[in-house]
Amino acid sequence: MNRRLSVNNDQNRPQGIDKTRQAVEQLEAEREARRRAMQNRKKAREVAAQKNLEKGNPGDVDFIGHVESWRLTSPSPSPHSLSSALKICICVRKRPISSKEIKKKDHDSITVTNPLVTVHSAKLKVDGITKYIENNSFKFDHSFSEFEDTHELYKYTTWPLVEFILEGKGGRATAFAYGQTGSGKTYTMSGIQKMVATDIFTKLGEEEGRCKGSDTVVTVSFFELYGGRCQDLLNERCRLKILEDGKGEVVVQGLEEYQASNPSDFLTLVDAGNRNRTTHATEANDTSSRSHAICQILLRSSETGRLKGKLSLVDLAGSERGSDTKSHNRQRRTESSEINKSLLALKECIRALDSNGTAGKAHVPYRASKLTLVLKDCFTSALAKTTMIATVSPSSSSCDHTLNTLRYADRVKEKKVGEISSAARRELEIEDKARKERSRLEKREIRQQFNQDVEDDDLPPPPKPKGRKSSQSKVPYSPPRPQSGSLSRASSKSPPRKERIESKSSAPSSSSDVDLLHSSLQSSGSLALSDVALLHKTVDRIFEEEETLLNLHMSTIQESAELLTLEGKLLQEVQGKEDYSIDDYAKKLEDIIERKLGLIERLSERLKGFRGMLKEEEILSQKVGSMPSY
Ligand SMILES: Nc1ncnc2c1ncn2[C@@H]1O[C@H](COP(=O)(O)OP(=O)(O)OP(=O)(O)O)[C@@H](O)[C@H]1O
Repeated sequence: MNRRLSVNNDQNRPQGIDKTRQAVEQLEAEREARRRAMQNRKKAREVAAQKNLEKGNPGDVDFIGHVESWRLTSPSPSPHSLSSALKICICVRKRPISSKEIKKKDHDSITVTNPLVTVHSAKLKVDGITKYIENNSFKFDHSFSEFEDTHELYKYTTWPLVEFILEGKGGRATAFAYGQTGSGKTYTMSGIQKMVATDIFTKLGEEEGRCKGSDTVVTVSFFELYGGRCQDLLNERCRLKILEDGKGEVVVQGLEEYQASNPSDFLTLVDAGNRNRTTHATEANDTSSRSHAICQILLRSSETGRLKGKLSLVDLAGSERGSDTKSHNRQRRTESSEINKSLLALKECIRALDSNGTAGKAHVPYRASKLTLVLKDCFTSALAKTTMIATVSPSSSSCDHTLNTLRYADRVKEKKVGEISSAARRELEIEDKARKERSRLEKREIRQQFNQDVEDDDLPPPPKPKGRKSSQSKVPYSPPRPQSGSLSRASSKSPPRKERIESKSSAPSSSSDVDLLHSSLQSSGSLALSDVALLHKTVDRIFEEEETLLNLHMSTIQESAELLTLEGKLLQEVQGKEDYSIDDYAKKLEDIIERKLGLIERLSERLKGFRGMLKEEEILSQKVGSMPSY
């Protein structure tokens, strides 16, 4: 039996060896093929990287490859068409990639195929090695690529607004530039300002030719909202007050209007205003604008001063996410909080404007921020048109910001043309649900904000209308008073250089309030949107209180100086006389010391309260920090 078995084994062995050898050879061949394929891929990557480098694009070759393959199958852009009938026009502009971004090996991750904009976010699979891109597409009224110049953008987005105000029916037109810091808002707005200058005067010139003299006067005002302050950019950054008159008209008290008789006058004014803006260097931009700049072009009847049309060009402050502000100092944080609050309010006001006329009159929460308050007539006028230009950076490292910008712009319009996710429909549904929830929470926050603003509004009771009051719209136009050159002021009313602002806010919170707040935040543990509203409110109070504290400090110094003089005189009197009343001297000195102590006490109380508010802001911003605020 054993023998037979061994004979059988002997017969089988050569066959088994062959099979194994064949299998080994097969494996080796496959491995070799894989090795060759890998080498080919490596070579191809090197060639692609070299080509990218020659094109000035040193970014990640795999991601760039994915984006390029996606672009091969993307639809071609549709030609732009003039849409003068649009009440609200939302568009996106992509700027070219900058040399700074190229140096950082960023790659272009945005594709614009009008009217679509697609963001290609670079991702890694769970294995941590395999690279892929996630594509999110959005549709707008227009989208402009890096190859389209400002003229092209102007023609389809702002020219309809210029035409609208030139009709002379009192139309209010507004163009906003919105976007992440460094994405091209100021670049776009300054280009638009130049084109507006030329077109308005050309059109008025034509009218003049036709009608033998145009009765329209062009005036310009330019102001900024920075933090809680409103400042005239054409009048030495003079502080301005925003007031609401008896008729519910919002007036920027003290704002100067200057007449421009030709494009050159106009641009001189606008350039001066742009130079006076508040800027700071940020990661993304060496001269980041931290204020909302509002350049208003008013067409008035030269005879009656009636407002025939108003165009507001608004260069919004750079938007940043809450998380970016974490590492910032308090000033940057409070700036960002104010910016977020106003952008949130702006979105709601434009949405309300959009829904007016379609679903009845919607409530316009224009009092939720100073930005929306000063632009009230743009949201509430029956004759209003708005354009929003969302600017985006193409760099891959800005993808999250870009998505935020596009989502904001998408939500601004009530009847969205919409975001079309290329991912599964399920994702779309989830996104839609989240959007509705966000919108619900935002509306709630706006309501809360609005209610609080109404409760402790700092506006004085509406004044009784009596004759001329301010340089804004209801003022009859007064003939221009010649100034230097051909520019002249349209308003002769000069605001006081330094206005003492009386804060009507509640007394500054004590440190026990802060401790209470601290413990309640700690105990609640959860992040509520009301924290965001509370933070915004605290920041508002800080702005107001800062002003009051500075004024108080100033008056304390003045009063102390007066007391010092009084003290000196008292000493002189005493030293100069041989026969003096020591009782009288002691009484007078006591009186001086008491007044000094009173001054110090008053200042130190105010300071204590102010520091309490700062602490409050710090606690709240830590709590809110990681949450996107709008
Ligand atoms: N379409 C464009 N074409 C060429 N360069 C552009 C374009 N848009 C922006 N830039 C350049 O990008 C840089 C940043 O632009 P800009 O200052 O306009 O950004 P911003 O959005 O206004 O930033 P911030 O909010 O910080 O003020 C500038 O150097 C500008 O010249």
